[in-house]
Amino acid sequence: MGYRLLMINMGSTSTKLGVYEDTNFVWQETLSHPREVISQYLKFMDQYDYRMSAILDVLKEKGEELSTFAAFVSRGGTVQPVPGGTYRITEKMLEDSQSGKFGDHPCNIGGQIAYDLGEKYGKPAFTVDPPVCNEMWEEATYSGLPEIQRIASFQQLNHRAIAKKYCSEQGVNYDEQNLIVAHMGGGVSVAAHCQGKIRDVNNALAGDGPFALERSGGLPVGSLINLCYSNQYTQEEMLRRVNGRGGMVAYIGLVDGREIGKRIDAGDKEAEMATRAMAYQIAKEIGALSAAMKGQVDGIILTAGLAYWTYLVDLLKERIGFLAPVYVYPGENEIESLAFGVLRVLNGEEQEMNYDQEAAKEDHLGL
Ligand SMILES: Nc1ncnc2c1ncn2[C@@H]1O[C@H](COP(=O)(O)OP(=O)(O)O)[C@@H](O)[C@H]1O
Ligand SMILES: CCCC(=O)OP(=O)(O)O
Repeated sequence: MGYRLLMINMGSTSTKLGVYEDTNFVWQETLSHPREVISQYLKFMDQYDYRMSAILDVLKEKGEELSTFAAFVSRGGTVQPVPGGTYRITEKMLEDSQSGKFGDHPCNIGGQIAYDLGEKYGKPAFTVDPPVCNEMWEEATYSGLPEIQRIASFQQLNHRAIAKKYCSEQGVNYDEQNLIVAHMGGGVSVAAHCQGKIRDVNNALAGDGPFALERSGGLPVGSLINLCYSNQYTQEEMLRRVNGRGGMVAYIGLVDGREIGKRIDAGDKEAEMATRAMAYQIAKEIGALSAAMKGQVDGIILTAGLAYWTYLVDLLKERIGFLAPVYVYPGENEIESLAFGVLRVLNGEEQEMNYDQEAAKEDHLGL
């Protein structure tokens, strides 16, 4: 028997689970978490017990015996900027991901769960292409204040997987292409992939870039500072407001693209205007990156859950179609990318990355 792997992919609105045996897909399941449940928790890590028991219930239903897994694999977490690759989850990695310095996201719960299951069953826990990468152009790391550095904290795993899938389908080499990839899920990130490196991207977790289903994106700074000091919100509540309770949900109380689409079809003008505004901001971000790339854009790729939504995709195409050909890759390839990344290491085809060493080289802890 080959390597049986359990993959855990925690998104802001869902937990996706998958099992592979070697490169063979066994099953995948998506648990959509009701907004009423998720919004009870102020801190993401407070969802640990809720998400763990949801995972254990599914595994029980599927008749999975946890001791049969060769490794537990999770997307995430929000660690120090390090090169891409397959990393063993270490205590240092968990500590950094839960420090909040590099972004806060439910995938940090996934890393902790994978690690805890690994400890319990005596198996390693891994992650692949963590969300924080260190390939930004130097100019792109400037924020405008020396004490604030821009970092790339985003859906790196799916960005790379979809960009490489596109390249393989087009018969071109990822390392020779200049692409703009817009990942549009619970959060939105728009990145410049230039010859195999991600050179600029909005921080999808920290009030940067376009607004998304449940994130505020970039805000007018003066007004934001005033709101922070208005005594309306605690620091924790403000952080959750920009990442978790901002964007579409703050405007119209909805985070499900399908539901928003139905409201628009039923004539809801507020839902329509908020969607048009989100599309406007995503298009503007794509335009900004095309200037950063000096107009040398081979293709624009729209991906993740919202790329299924033709209404949104059409709004985007109307504004960005003149820049470069637009390709739509709905959904994401994260479970498979996690499995294949770990298999390359277990089969000895690729060297396992050492997070503690890479993080020490980068040393972004002073951020
Ligand atoms: N056919 C569709 N039309 C509109 N929105 C969709 C469709 N399919 C999925 N979505 C939306 O995509 C979002 C989830 O995207 P996903 O990439 O899975 O995000 P996350 O990993 O952050 O949960 C949800 O809001 C969901 O409603
Ligand atoms: C840490 C991953 C970045 C992210 O925002 O992912 P989701 O959009 O899946 O929530």
